[in-house]
Amino acid sequence: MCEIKTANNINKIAYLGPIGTFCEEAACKFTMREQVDWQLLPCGTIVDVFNSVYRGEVDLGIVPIENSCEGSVNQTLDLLANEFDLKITGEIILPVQQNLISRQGVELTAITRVLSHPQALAQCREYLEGHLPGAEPVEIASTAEAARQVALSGEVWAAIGTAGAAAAYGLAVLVPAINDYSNNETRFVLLSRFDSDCFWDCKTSLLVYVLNQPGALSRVLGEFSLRGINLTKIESRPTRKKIGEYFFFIDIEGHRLEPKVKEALEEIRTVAQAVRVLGTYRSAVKVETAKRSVFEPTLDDLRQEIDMIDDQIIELLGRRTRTVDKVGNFKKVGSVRDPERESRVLEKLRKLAEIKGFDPDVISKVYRILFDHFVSLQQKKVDSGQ
Ligand SMILES: C=C(O[C@@H]1C=C(C(=O)O)C=C[C@H]1O)C(=O)O
Repeated sequence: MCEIKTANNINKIAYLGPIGTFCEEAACKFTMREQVDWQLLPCGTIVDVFNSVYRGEVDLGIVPIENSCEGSVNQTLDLLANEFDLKITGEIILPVQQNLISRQGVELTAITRVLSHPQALAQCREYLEGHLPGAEPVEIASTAEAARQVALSGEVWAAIGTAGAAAAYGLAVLVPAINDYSNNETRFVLLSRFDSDCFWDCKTSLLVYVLNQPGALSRVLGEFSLRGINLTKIESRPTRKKIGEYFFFIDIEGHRLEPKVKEALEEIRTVAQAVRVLGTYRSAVKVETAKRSVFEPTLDDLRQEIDMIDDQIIELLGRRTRTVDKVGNFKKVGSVRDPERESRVLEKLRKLAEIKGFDPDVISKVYRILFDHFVSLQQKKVDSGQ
């Protein structure tokens, strides 16, 4: 299925540690489904994970990228966009249960501080306000590091984290599942220096930089919708260059080399300032094209695509009708037809047709019919004096 290229066959995976983080759970979930043995290496920070992959000290890194309740992990997005030219080669979605952990027997009312990763604190905000209003929330680099610090301190502190972290640092779970929303899930991504060889159930992550101009983002998105390519995520981050300028992280279903995706990317490159393919990898959630090679569409697939294109043509003709009708408001009796405008439009469309792979002579025939139709609509409007 998805082969992940490794350097010198040493299978090392760096994760956001220390021992007992959700990231470690995600790494275990990944290594369990692989045929080979992996050595798990905890790192102190997300940047350290990126660095060890980039330097080739490990084959893969695993970092959190988004949570179903709290949204994106901005640091991961910013490192991908600005600092490291790395590939995403896989994803893991993990149900996340946050637990209140401390020394056995500690009374909730006595707790003065609650330590955890900012995402974990945010996921339990309502619980903390309702049950531990007097305790000060303190942000720590990871949930497991928070548990470690609680264990080391002599204070009546608690941490929020995994049951594994509680066990690893000699603490107890005082209250299980304190996350405000029960369907709390975190998505982790695998980082590598190489692309994955995934051809089934694929999704592709992109980084698109468009200037702050009217319609720029809409043209980018339009290229996907035109081809029936489903977006599974879109998220923006500031470029750090100028207010109002953003990078867009866009995840789509499909392979980067699949003809319709390739074509969409080629078009987008003509509108966007920059486009980077962060990676094509196996989706953790079943994709519609499940188990079928995206490179061999069936007759049904192709006919579905034609149906969609026809729908879009009709949609656009409807819009053209409404716009021509508005132009009719500027027309006076006797001067509806504008042959000069028609020949300019036609000249432009013939050139465009050539570029887009359509016969310009057919365009001339079709547009002669359309112009006659639209002029007669305007004529009726002008004659009726509406
Ligand atoms: C819409 C207009 O009116 C008429 C219809 C045209 C069209 O369908 O594109 C073009 C020129 C006119 O003959 C216009 O003047 O722009």
